[in-house]
Amino acid sequence: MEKNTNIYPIFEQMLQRSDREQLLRQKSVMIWFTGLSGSGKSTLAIALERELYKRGFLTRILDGDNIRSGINNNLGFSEADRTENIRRIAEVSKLFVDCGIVTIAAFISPTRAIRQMAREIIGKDDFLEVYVSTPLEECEKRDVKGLYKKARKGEIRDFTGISAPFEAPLHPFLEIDTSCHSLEESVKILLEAIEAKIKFVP
Ligand SMILES: Nc1ncnc2c1ncn2[C@@H]1O[C@H](COP(=O)(O)OS(=O)(=O)O)[C@@H](OP(=O)(O)O)[C@H]1O
Ligand SMILES: Nc1ncnc2c1ncn2[C@@H]1O[C@H](COP(=O)(O)OP(=O)(O)O)[C@@H](O)[C@H]1O
Repeated sequence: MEKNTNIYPIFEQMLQRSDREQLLRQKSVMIWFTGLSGSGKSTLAIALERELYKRGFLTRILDGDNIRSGINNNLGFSEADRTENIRRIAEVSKLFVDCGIVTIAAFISPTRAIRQMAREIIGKDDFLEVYVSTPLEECEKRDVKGLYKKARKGEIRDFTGISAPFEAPLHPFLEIDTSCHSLEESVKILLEAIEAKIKFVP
């Protein structure tokens, strides 16, 4: 697609992220879960959001259900489509972070290049990569949606971990293996790790 060069954003008079953070009395950040299907990304995101809500934080989760059925409903699972999926998600997330909202994304985001793109769009200081490192064997045993079974039978192409790659992050902000930690433990680890990042300092 050709780039439109006749666009002149007006930023000077607009309220800043810091104004909105002050209003909300919180600091915004991007918590980016990555991991295999069934590793526990959505479960962790939901539990973390509930705990943050209890503590008075404004949050927003972006995950497959609200993105792949809406803004990205024209995308599949080829490498190019996954890249476009994550690019749009990162752009949308950036808007949420700029609103002062603690933003939580739960996507496989399978390659280092894809996550690097997201990091660059969102900004490296705001991007907290959480690797949900639950082993493939455990994810496959859980097979929450029956997709691994189908992928093994060859009924789903390009399935992450089976017939498409997953590259583990080299230096994640945090790594959680949900086959070793209960949900409660995992949320506690997450809360402790992000506490200082989201605390408003007047
Ligand atoms: N081929 C293939 N590979 C992987 N996953 C597949 C595939 N086809 C459908 N699904 C379902 O789509 C969910 C992953 O979507 P994502 O947007 O997170 O994927 S990606 O980041 O673009 O790689 C994933 O959901 P989660 O289980 O929540 O991860 C699957 O349920
Ligand atoms: N400690 C744990 N943390 C998170 N999920 C767990 C844990 N133990 C078991 N599970 C189960 O694993 C499954 C993870 O599924 P889901 O959160 O949808 O993963 P993903 O979003 O990565 O595909 C859920 O059925 C959840 O109940």
